[in-house]
Formats: sequence, structure tokens, C-alpha cells
Amino acid sequence: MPRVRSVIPGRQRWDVPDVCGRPVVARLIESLLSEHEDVVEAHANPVTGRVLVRHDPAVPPQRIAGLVREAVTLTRLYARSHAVRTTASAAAANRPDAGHPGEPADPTRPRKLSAALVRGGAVAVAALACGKYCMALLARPLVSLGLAGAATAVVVRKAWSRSDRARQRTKDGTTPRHHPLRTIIGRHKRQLGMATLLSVLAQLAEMALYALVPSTVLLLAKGESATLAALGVAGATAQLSVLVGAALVACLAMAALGYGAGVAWRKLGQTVEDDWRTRTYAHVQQLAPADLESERTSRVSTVLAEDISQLGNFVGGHLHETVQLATSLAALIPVYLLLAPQIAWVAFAPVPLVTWLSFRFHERAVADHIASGEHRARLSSGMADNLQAHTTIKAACTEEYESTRIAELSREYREANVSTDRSAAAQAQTLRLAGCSALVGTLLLGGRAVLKGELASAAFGPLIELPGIALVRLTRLGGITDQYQRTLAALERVQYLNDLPVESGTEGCRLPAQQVSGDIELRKVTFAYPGRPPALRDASLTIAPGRTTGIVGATGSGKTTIAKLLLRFRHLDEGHVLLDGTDVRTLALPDLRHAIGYVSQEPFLFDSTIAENIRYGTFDATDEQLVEAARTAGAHAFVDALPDGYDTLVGERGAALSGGQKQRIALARTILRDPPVVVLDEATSAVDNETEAAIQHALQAFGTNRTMIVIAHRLSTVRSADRIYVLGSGGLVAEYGTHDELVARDGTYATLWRLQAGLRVPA
Ligand SMILES: Nc1ncnc2c1ncn2[C@@H]1O[C@H](COP(=O)(O)OP(=O)(O)OP(=O)(O)O)[C@@H](O)[C@H]1O
Repeated sequence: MPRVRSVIPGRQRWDVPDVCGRPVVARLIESLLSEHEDVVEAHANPVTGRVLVRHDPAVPPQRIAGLVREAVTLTRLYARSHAVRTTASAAAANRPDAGHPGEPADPTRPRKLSAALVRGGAVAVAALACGKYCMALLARPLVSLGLAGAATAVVVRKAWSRSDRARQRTKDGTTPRHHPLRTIIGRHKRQLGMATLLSVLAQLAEMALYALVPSTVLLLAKGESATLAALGVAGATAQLSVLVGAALVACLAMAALGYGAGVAWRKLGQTVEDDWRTRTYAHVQQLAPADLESERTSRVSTVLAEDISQLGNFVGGHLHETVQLATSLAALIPVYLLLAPQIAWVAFAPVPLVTWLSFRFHERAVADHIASGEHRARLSSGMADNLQAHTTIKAACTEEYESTRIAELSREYREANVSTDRSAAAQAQTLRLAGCSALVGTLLLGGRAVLKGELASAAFGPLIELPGIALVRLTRLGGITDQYQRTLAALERVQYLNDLPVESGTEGCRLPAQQVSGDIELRKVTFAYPGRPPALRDASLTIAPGRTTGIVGATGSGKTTIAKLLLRFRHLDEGHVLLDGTDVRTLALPDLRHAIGYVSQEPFLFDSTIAENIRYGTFDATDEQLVEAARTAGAHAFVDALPDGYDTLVGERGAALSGGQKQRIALARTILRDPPVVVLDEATSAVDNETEAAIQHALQAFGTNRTMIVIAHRLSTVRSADRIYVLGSGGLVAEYGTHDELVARDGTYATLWRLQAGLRVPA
């Protein structure tokens, strides 16, 4: 049965065992899901058996789950009615191009096969019947080139529609206004023009060189070149010098222009990548925290790193190849038509075949690479886990077990690679063979034409090797098309991220931090995280300006959520959150966030020095101010004791510091900012009681005339607060008062206090 792995708004991942090892089932499920208008993209991986469905986030997840189950059921029904393979046919299924045993046959396969047979038969019959007439027709250059062109177009079109899973769509499902390439290149059209020009010239220089070498050999054989003599260069020696000189110039031009083109394309690729990355990153910075939270961090960073690199790599590498291919074909066809029209057909006959083979082999190579990529991913994650879990491994004495496990993964990866490499080598040589057949055919027919005197050897000689250049480039067509498809898919993901709405509200009412008194009120607030029951239900409380207010309560009672709503990290569903009597939704967002300093339970430290971390957000603070803030946060003593003091590097996410030290650095950062309202959300939960008492003592002066909201589980943290709220479930205020009042009331707080103080709790 299909099993859901993860559900987040707009995306679901499923484990569908039916897909595992069955590409046709995977394709069927993808197309069944993609038919639904709510589904933006469906991808079924026959290697891992996973199905990824991207959908309109407004559609309830249950509906998408229903669609996935329905697609799996339909596929099974289809499999039962169409693909009961007999043992005999299973033997045939072992062919590399056959599907997985037991998987439903491609529904269109019998029809396709018979249509192909009919078409092939018809062509053969026609060829036999027409015989000489057909050959005469083919010998007409425009007819043969037209046929080769049409056949190539059919092959390309078929391959395109087969692999076109990443059709570009805009968010509302309409066709984009610009061609995707134009969207990718953006405003760098001049750079594109220059790179294209250099590519075209480099390609022409290369072709000239390939034409000059046989011309020189011909001159040596014949003793004179009639063409050069007609141009006024008399004598074999002079003619040889001219040809060799021209070859040298072509050689230099090819190298110089090739260098220029390579640099220009790479530069363009880098520029495009840099442009998209800077723009997208700036956009991501502006996203609302709720939107960013709903997108997985790993997904966003994959888009920012890999997808944007794909755009740059395609422009810098594959677009260059495409221009070279187009130039070689565009230059070759007129040259042949002009100089040797009678052999043009044989020179270009392999074009559709090579194109077809290129696509066909590429599809197989992709499947091979997916399989070996899967093994590589398993090996890498196994090794990463292993390295991270070294303490656990040592403690459990499982070193040998782990070594064997990694060796097994490595062996599987090696075997997958060996078979991939073998088929890659076979494919490369088959393509080469197909390409070479053009050379042999050209030699045979061209040679006969020369012998019969129908074709001048001076015209035939330079042409022999030229189709080879185009055919070699053609072998890359499958790869280029695949890269283009991948680039479109990457562009779609990048654009999706860029289409996420930025945080609104920069234009609201102004409230400069100096004018904030810090009067805060939650009025009948109801808020639920997407797909969850309300975290706050009709919650109301007031926080007096310039005072310290403690908020305590059971885990999950909504304490942090109150802070998030105050900072507008989330938008409430009902009610009001007021700062100085103004609804925070109407305040200018920068003003609101400048007015409130927030220290979370798990503070984030950047991979830089302690001083830089404390200064983060108050970059112009003096050293004295920095040390003073660290003192107030109880951080100075331990920082001072470090060999590098404030210049100590804290490591990735502050890995080189203890939890309590990190918290004190984060506290110092907020203290240095000096905001009129401070929210400490379990900000000292990781420090020992003694240090916390010292921090509280230091914070007393800092908290004077400042609104301090202290969220804590440890009641000693809020003991000295002017008012303490005790939250029940859904953020409802169970009781409030000062510490002494609450203890005297003998309610929830008093019970908790006795528990934490180690006093006996009445039964
Ligand atoms: N990003 C989120 N998505 C979905 N639900 C969430 C999210 N963050 C919190 N919740 C849920 O909202 C409720 C309130 O969470 P909140 O973090 O405000 O509680 P808390 O009182 O601060 O808890 P703790 O004392 O454990 O820190 C919890 O049930 C929690 O599971």
C-alpha cells in the first residue's frame, strides 16, 4: 500500500512500492497525477519507489492523498488487465530496454510497434517498387536533405515530448510570456551576442582548417591547384605556402576564438548564476517567516545552490555546444549543396540515425546514473551518519559492524558504476560507428563520382571530413536536450521561490523605537498553525510598560507563540496584539522589530568571532559597549578567560561553545541593541542556577524602565517579575500575580514552585 512519508503545505512525499523498479508504472502514476489541475508536478522515482507531488498549497492535503491512492489503484487495475506476462515473455523482458518483470507493459507499446512495422514495410515496399527512381530522387540534394531534415525533426520532437516532464508553467497555469531562455539570460543579451559571435567564428575556423588539410594533400598529389591558379597563385610551391599559411591562420583563429568563446560563455554562465542567486537570495530574505518555515530549509538551499548552478551551467556549457552544432550544420549544408550536391544525401543520411541514437542512449544513461546516484547517496549519507555518530559508535563498540556496513555500501556503489561505465563506453562507440558510416559512404559515392568525372576532386577533397564534425556534435544532442529539460525544471523551482510573497507591512504606521513605551496587550487572540488545533484560543493578557512580566505554563501552552505573534512572525486568525495601543499588523514592520529584542531558547550564532556575534545588528557599537553588554549577560568572565577572548571563533552554529555560553552571547547581542521591549524566551534555560542568579542581578539595571517579557519553565527565572502569568492549554490565563501572591493563592504556580524547590507537595 502507498505510505505517506511527509506532508507540508504544497508538497507530499509517498512511498509507493508498486513504483519500485517499474519505470512504466512510475510514468503512468506521474501522468495520472499530473492530469489533475490541483497537481503542479508529480515525480515518481522507479529506483527509490518514492513519489513526490507538488500541488497548490490551498488544496487540502487529504484531497492530494486521495489522488495518490486513486492513481495507484488505477495503475494496479491497469496492470491486471494488460500486463499478465507469461514466462516466455518474461525472457524477452530481460532485454535491457524491456520493463521490469511483472510491470504493466507500456499501454501504447503494441500499437506503436505495429505502426512502426507498417511504416517500415511501406517504405521498404515503396523503395523496392520504385528502385532506381527512388535513388534518382534521393540523389536530388534538396529532396535528400529535406528527408534527412524531416526525419531528424520527427526524432527530436518525439524525444522531446517523451522527456518533457518539466514543461514550464507559470503559477496560474498560463504559458509564460517569454521564452525560458530569455527569462534565464535576462538582461545579459549583449554578453550572449558576443559569446555567440565568438562561437560561430571559432566553429567556422575549425571547419576551414578541416577543409584546408585535404586540399593541401590534393595539391601535393596533383602538383597544382586549379582553384588557386584561377585566383592568381601560380606554381606548386607558392600554392603550398598559401594553403599552409591559411591552415596556420585557421589554426590560430580556431584557438584564439575558441578560447574567447569558452571564456565568454563561462563568464555569461557565471553572471547569470550570480544574478539569479543574488536576486533569489535577496527575495528569500524578504519572505515571511511562516512561508519560509513551510518550505524545507534543505529544499530552499538546494534551489539556491544546485538549481541556480544548473541555470549557469546550462548557459555556460550546453548553450555553447548548441551554437557550435547549429553553426556546423548551417555552414555545412550550403557548402555541400554548392560544391557536391550529388553526394549531399549520403553525407547527411546518418543525421537522423545519430540523433535518434543520441536520445535513446541518453535516456538509458540517465536511468543508469539515477541508479548509481542512488547508491552514491546511500554511501555518502551512511558515511556522514557514521562520522557524526562516532561517539555513539565508540560507546556501543560497533566499529567493526559500521566498517562492514560501509564496505557493503561501497561495493554496491562500485558494481553500479561498473555497469554504468560499461554501457556508457558501448554507447559512445556505437555512436562513433554510426558517425563513421557517413565518412565511408561519402568516400564511396564521392570517390565514384570523381572517377566518373561527375565531381571535381578539388571540390570533393575538402568536404570529406566536414560531416564528421557535425556528427560528433550531434551525438551530444540527447545530453543537451536533457540538460535543457533539467534547466527548465530548475528554472521553475527558482521562479516558484521568487514567486513566494514577500513580507508585507514595511509601509505601516511609524513607531520609532525611542517613542515606544512598551505597553503590550493580547486581546481575544486566536491562532492556529496550519493543519493544527489552535495554539492560542481567545487568549487575553496585558503587559505593563517598563515592567518585567513572566510567562510560565505547561510545555506547548503557547508561550513562544505569543512572542511570534508580537513580532509578527505569524499572523493571528482573530483578535488583536497591541503595542502602545496600536495593532501590530498596522505598524511598519522594521519599526516593530527594532522596538522588540527577542532572545530565543536555541539562539543562532554565526560562524565568526564572539565579538562579531555580539555586534550582529549593532555593527557600530564600540568595544566598551560590547564588553558592557557581555558583562550584563554574564558572558564577560568566560569570554575573557578564553585564550583569544572576544576574537575566539565560535564554529558552525556556535559548536565551539556550550549551550549556556551560546545563550549568554545571544543575550549580550540583544542587550547591546538596547530595544525598549525585550522578550527572553527561555533565554537562560541552559545556564546553571548560580550564573542565572548573577545574570538576573545584572539584568535588573538593564530592565529598569524597559518592558521585559520573560518566558520560562524554571520559576526562579521569573520570581522577581512584577507580574507572572500562568498559562493553561490554548494560552488561557490560569492565574496571574506576583510570585508571593501566586504562592499564597496555592494554585498551579504554587504547586510547581514547591516541586521545583524540592518541597513536599501535599497529596
Ligand atoms: N511551526 C509550528 N507548526 C505547527 N505547530 C506548531 C509550530 N510551532 C509550535 N506549534 C504547536 O503550537 C503549540 C504551542 O507551541 P509553543 O511553542 O508556543 O509552546 P510553548 O508553550 O512555548 O512550549 P515550550 O514550553 O515547550 O517551549 C504546540 O502544540 C506546538 O506543537
